[in-house]
Amino acid sequence: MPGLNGDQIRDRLSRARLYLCTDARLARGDLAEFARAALAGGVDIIQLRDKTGGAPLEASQELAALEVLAQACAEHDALLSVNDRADVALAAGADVLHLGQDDLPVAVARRVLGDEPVLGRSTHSPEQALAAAAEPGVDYFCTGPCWPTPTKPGREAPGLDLVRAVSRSGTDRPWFAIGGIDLARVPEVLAAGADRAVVVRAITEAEDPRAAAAELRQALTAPRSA
Ligand SMILES: Cc1ncc(COP(=O)(O)OP(=O)(O)O)c(N)n1
Ligand SMILES: Cc1nc(C(=O)O)sc1CCOP(=O)(O)O
Ligand SMILES: [Mg+2]
Repeated sequence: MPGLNGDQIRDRLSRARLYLCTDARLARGDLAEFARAALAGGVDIIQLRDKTGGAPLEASQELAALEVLAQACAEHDALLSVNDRADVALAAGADVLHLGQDDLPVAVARRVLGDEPVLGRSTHSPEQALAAAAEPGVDYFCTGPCWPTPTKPGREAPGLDLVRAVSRSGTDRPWFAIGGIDLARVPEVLAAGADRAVVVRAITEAEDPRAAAAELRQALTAPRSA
């Protein structure tokens, strides 16, 4: 199955609203079913982010999980994202590599991946966000955590002030709010100026992942009152 080219990936990124990070669901053994449900509900980008075992997944497990996600993404015209590892992103033919402040430098990741996959950056302060908005080779960035979250323990939350600051900056680079976001909080996130969000528990812990994704997407794309 031929992959998307860089223009096609960037076009989909520009239209993306809902980004899901999921673990490999090894204990439940339902990754394929879960991913198809979340994507059918309206997730635009799905990232394999498995930090559940206290150690990274074995490479073979990570690639196997990414194959499952790649198939589900292809069926739903969604983007496949890899966390942290440029070599794994290359091996999996991923559309997206996400890098945090302590991960590979963007220029190094670009050397491994070339120009086609998109690169994202995590940011936790206005300074980091503005730097990511201007950094060559970065296609999107995330700002957070909006609220303290058990999914990223120990990460201090800059809160919605950071979202407001990025919104005021008027950057034209796509950016997502992240951290502690659920359906009830989407209106506050939108009011702060974001129109894209990344979630983990709001879908991974939902009884009905398809419904959870559909509600989040609808809330993120609902017309806003002036
Ligand atoms: C889409 C997205 N946004 C933020 C993160 C967090 O990245 P990072 O700060 O490197 O932390 P880890 O996820 O690697 O623990 C992400 N993974 N994806
Ligand atoms: C993986 C991650 N990165 C963050 C950041 O601020 O960069 S917050 C976060 C966890 C988000 O999980 P949940 O939706 O369950 O709160
Ligand atoms: Mg990281």
